[in-house]
Amino acid sequence: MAHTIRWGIMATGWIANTFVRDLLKDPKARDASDIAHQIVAVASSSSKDKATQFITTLSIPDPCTAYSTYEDLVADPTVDVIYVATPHSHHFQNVMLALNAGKNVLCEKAFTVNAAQTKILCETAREKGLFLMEAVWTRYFPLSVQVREIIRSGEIGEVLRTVADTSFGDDVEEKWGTTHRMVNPDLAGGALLDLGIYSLTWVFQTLYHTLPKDQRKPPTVTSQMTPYHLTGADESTTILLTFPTSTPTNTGHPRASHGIAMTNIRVAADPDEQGTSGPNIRIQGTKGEIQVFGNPFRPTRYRVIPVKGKGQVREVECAFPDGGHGMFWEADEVARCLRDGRLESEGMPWEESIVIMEVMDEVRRQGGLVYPAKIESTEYPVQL
Ligand SMILES: NC(=O)C1=CN([C@@H]2O[C@H](COP(=O)(O)OP(=O)(O)OC[C@H]3O[C@@H](n4cnc5c(N)ncnc54)[C@H](OP(=O)(O)O)[C@@H]3O)[C@@H](O)[C@H]2O)C=CC1
Ligand SMILES: O=C1OC[C@@H](O)[C@H](O)[C@H]1O
Repeated sequence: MAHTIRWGIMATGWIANTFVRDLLKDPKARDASDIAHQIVAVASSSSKDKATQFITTLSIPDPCTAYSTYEDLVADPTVDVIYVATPHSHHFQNVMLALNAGKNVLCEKAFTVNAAQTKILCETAREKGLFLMEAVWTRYFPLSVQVREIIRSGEIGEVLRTVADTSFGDDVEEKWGTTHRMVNPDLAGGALLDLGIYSLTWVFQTLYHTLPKDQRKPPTVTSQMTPYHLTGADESTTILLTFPTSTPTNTGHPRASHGIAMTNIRVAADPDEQGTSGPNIRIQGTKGEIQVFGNPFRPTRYRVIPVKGKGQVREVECAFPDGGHGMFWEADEVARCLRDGRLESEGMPWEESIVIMEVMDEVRRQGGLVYPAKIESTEYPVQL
């Protein structure tokens, strides 16, 4: 018997639309017959009409209630879990609203504007016994799970370097202007929080998450940021992360692994989107390398290359069942966590979300990117 969870959708923008399309796909198409999803409520802070329109356009089955406020949504007793799909600037306030109403939460990336806010959210969820997860969907792709398994199996040896690039070659002025959330500091915009987080996801998945818990140590960080001349949010950020490893060396110096996380919205990592320029992610170990192709947030295939003479190169494609975008895998994880009474997901633990937010805080400090005090605030409630 499938365990069904009932979703409430907070906001009706681009990603809410994509997420709901995936929720509506039949889980059996992806061999998930143990869980099921129902969308029972949608709220738009713009108007009830916008929420109704969203329900109609996406053909969400009855019963599904449209609300004109997020407060009404979180008060709905039929909702098990809220999906927060607002801009980064609003996540802290929106998640606090939901947790205080006793709701479980899946919140879009970047989790919050800063690490202090993330810590408060995790502490609040723990105190209230509620489930909370940062929606880093890529971690739940079968491709990501397989790559982590390959690393843990030792097939590519000790992983000492990961290079990841999440970069779009946009005409920034033309495409994003000054007010879009991508570049607007009032909405915690900029390449780092929006896209750089995926490069960091690959660095952390491969150099941190794959280690036993007691060996996971936060990295030191050196970075450079280029501000977008029209708003001051970053259009380009490059980060060098140095993770201590437990491997002894004969020089007496501790060996370190390095992550290089890049993001840029003016030059593209993969200009023709065919992988002609090579993989966007390279995971380099002492016995071989894994190369990952496609956007780092939605990878499409990987290649394992053993060191010379030590085996065959193999290539694996990632299928997207039922024409889905790939967000259903993280939704399935939420359903299983709720079914099993877990407050956090093993794939994206609170502790790791906090460490990644701390890295982004440090990168912003080094780059001089300061957001308005109102959205950096750890006070709740604050009217944004
Ligand atoms: N996982 C992924 O692949 C992706 C994740 N994202 C993440 O999802 C979140 C939302 O992004 P996206 O959907 O692209 O953004 P959109 O601008 O398309 O939608 C955001 C929605 O948030 C609501 N909202 C509430 N307050 C504000 C405000 N002050 N300004 C603007 N919108 C507001 C609005 O919905 P309403 O009027 O209905 O209340 C709006 O439609 C971000 O955290 C982003 O990083 C985005 C794209 C892809
Ligand atoms: O999370 C994301 O992934 C896809 C991108 O297009 C989008 O800007 C970003 O928010």
